[in-house]
Amino acid sequence: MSRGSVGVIFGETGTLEFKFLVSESTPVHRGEYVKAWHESDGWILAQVILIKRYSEKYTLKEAKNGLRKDKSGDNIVAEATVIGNRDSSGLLRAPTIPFSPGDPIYKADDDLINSVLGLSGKKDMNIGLLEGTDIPVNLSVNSLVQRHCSILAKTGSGKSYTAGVVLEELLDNNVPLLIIDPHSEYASLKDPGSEKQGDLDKYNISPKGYGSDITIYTPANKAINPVADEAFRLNGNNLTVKELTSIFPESYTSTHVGILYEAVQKLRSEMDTYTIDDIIFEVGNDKSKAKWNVINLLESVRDSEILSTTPTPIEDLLQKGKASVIDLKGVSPDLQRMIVAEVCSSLFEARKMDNVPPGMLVIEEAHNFAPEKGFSKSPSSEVLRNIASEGRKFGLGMMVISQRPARVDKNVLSQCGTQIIMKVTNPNDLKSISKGLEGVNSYVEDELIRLPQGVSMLVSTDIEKPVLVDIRVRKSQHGGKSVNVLKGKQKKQKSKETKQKQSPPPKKTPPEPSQPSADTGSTSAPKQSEASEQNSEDKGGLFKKIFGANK
Ligand SMILES: Nc1ncnc2c1ncn2[C@@H]1O[C@H](COP(=O)(O)OP(=O)(O)OP(=O)(O)O)[C@@H](O)[C@H]1O
Repeated sequence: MSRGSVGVIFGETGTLEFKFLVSESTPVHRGEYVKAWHESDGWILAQVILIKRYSEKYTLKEAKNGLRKDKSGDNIVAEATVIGNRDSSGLLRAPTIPFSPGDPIYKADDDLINSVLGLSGKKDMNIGLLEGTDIPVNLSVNSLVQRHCSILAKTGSGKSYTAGVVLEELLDNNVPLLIIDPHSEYASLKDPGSEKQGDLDKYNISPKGYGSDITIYTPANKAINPVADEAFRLNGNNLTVKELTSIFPESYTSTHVGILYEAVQKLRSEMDTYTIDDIIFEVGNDKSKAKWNVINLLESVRDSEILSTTPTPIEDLLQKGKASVIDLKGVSPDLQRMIVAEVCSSLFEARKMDNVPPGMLVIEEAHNFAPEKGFSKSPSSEVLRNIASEGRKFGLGMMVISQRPARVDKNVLSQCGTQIIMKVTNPNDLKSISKGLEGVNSYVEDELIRLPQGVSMLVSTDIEKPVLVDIRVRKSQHGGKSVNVLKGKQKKQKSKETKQKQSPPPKKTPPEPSQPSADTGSTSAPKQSEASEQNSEDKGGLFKKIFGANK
């Protein structure tokens, strides 16, 4: 074998694939990039997609006779898929004449990988390193925002961690962000992260909190969501029947909708501006008994306080260099969908009128807000589909994040020019991902099942082929940490053991009514937040109906 080579091409070759015998002294790995000299096209980049090892001496007959003592002399054969090289005008080309058996194979150098795959260039955001190398993987902000982006993976594989990395890069590039956050995972962008120094050095970054650039809005209140900076309120004036019925869609029968429709029509003909109280009054004039159900539903909405005559201005939600997080913690699923539908419609209209700057809308748990037909319904489906298909023209990008790709509207997913995919094992999700992506073959599907935590597959219009990316660690704090289910138990067990060691066994007497609680050790009156939670509950359970049981 020639000096420095890792193998030699043999057997039948093509223009898009070849096999090579791997040199015993220099192992190559599955997924590794290699190069071959092509007689007419020069250096060509290829990737190892399969490696097999076999012995000519230790056959089935030998195996029947016992274990093998001498393990030398095995053949290691690799299969490589050809990626190509750049021609003089920078276009990617694959050879048109098959590779020559007998030619040597070398490990690919960083410059060749970089230029052929188009990874680093002068792009503005870095999301990590090409897996197994020190080559930075950079993306273009413009292309990511304009052509939308999806982050897909099974639960716990690192979706929100990776989304955080992308959001940090967008904030560093002053891109305005509006984040729909059903699980309170993004408030932590405010605080600097606590990753190990060695990991930070590896990616050449430092901890950073985005503090005052992040505003957390709650549609509930501070008692339910103490991390919130501001209340989020929708415009309560002149609501349509469609908007009203989208909050509890399952609870409205056609009779209810009829009653509501008549009331709203009457108000429209009489008043320029009407509120939910006017609608309740007008429904009250109806003669049928069914009106009481309608009134009950409308009162639930009114008492949730989500509607206001001084709603949150849409202009506040999308501002240069800032991120607004609508933290939906404690909000019932129906109301979440209604809020997302309203906010996204207003945002898209505001963007069309140039009332807000170009920016990015981030939708976590996208399968709930843009569901695929047949799985569920959401009043936000239509507007999200419109943003996916037309947002580019108006400078409104969308990032969709989901653990169930098969359940996300294909019309939305198929518009995403950048897809960051982590480990996926559900066969339906795998199928829907590979169906929707260009350049995805069985190698890619095999990889997706096996991806370790922290490694993503990046498929992007910016990059020639799907690549594996070792996603960089976070600059800011990650908010979606898994809960250690044994932690409390271990702590209690530990303190029990310490107590047992330190003090004599307690006498079995009933506790005094005023004893401090075991958890807080406090005898003081309930805190203000606890008091206001009690107030909320006093609202006859309606509050609970709107904001769910999560409070
Ligand atoms: N690139 C990474 N580097 C280091 N750690 C990571 C990386 N990606 C994920 N992790 C770790 O994996 C854990 C789970 O990640 P994350 O919370 O993002 O999962 P998820 O897919 O969003 O889960 P869920 O669907 O439950 O919200 C994180 O707590 C983090 O510690």
